[in-house]
Amino acid sequence: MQNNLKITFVGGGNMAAALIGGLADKLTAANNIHVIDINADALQKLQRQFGVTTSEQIDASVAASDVIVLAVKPQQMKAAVAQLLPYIKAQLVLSIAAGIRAIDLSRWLGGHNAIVRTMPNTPALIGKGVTGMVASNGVSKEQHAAADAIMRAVGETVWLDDEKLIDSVTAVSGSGPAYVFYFIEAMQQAAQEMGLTVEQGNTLAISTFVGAAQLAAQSTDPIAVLRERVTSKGGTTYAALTSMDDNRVKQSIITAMKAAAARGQALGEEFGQD
Ligand SMILES: NC(=O)C1=CN([C@@H]2O[C@H](COP(=O)(O)OP(=O)(O)OC[C@H]3O[C@@H](n4cnc5c(N)ncnc54)[C@H](OP(=O)(O)O)[C@@H]3O)[C@@H](O)[C@H]2O)C=CC1
Ligand SMILES: O=C(O)[C@@H]1CCC=N1
Repeated sequence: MQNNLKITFVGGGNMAAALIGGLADKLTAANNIHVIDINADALQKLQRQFGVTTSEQIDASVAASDVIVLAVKPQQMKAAVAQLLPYIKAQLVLSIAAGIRAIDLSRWLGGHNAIVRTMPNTPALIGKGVTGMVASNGVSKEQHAAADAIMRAVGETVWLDDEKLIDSVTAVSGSGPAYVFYFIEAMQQAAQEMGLTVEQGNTLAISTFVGAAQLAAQSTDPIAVLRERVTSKGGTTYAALTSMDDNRVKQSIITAMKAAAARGQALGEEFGQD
């Protein structure tokens, strides 16, 4: 275990659970992690699974934390943060919410500016996450290191200089696992339509993704070269990729990701207002 950081999570849903799984009794003792959530069932599950402490309401325990992780939905953020205000001192506030800007969090927190905005993703559940992060100017060197250690406990980190790029990160890697699952679902369906069993289709589709992703990660060649190596002239892959190009699949993916980034920005505008 690296240190005795005291971390309070506000919101104990899907993403918080993924992060706590990587932190509890690894980066810090499980009983240094406190989770506040309005949902008693969610709290009970986290308590049982990870040994963290919990409460249904924001209370003075927040004041004793080194780090407060904001892990509620963007539309729930303003109300959750308002309750924190009396307990804010010098803690690092680390937000994982899509869209909500540091300037709005700071305003709701009475001008507090030790804020790190992050965008993790659900492979954090198995320690394979990747998180884009950006620090506001009140974050100390120690807090910067603590934020990095927290997110590294569940995968890789990528630091940004410009907060605006967090919406791009959201579109690439935050939402990204859903695109991959969508593609796998399409491959599974096609496998069945072409006569394979559900089990055969699942194994073939998922193993292809895992293998291709690992090959891409380990290769020094550009991804386009890896693709070309699969694509024999006049062969089957060429037929598939030509069909994809004819149907503008690549352009559709790019358009979809730009829609995700635009939604991130819109969430900030919609739920960041006073
Ligand atoms: N899911 C993902 O893949 C990713 C999500 N994120 C971000 O993470 C954040 C959380 O997402 P996710 O975990 O999926 O959402 P969840 O809905 O699973 O978790 C949020 C939890 O917070 C609870 N809650 C609501 N209001 C309060 C409050 N005032 N005080 C304490 N708890 C409260 C909710 O209760 P109730 O359900 O009763 O409302 C819920 O249990 C979002 O801002 C999202 O943008 C970032 C990256 C990836
Ligand atoms: O869909 C969402 O809004 C959140 C943010 C990134 C992934 N899930």
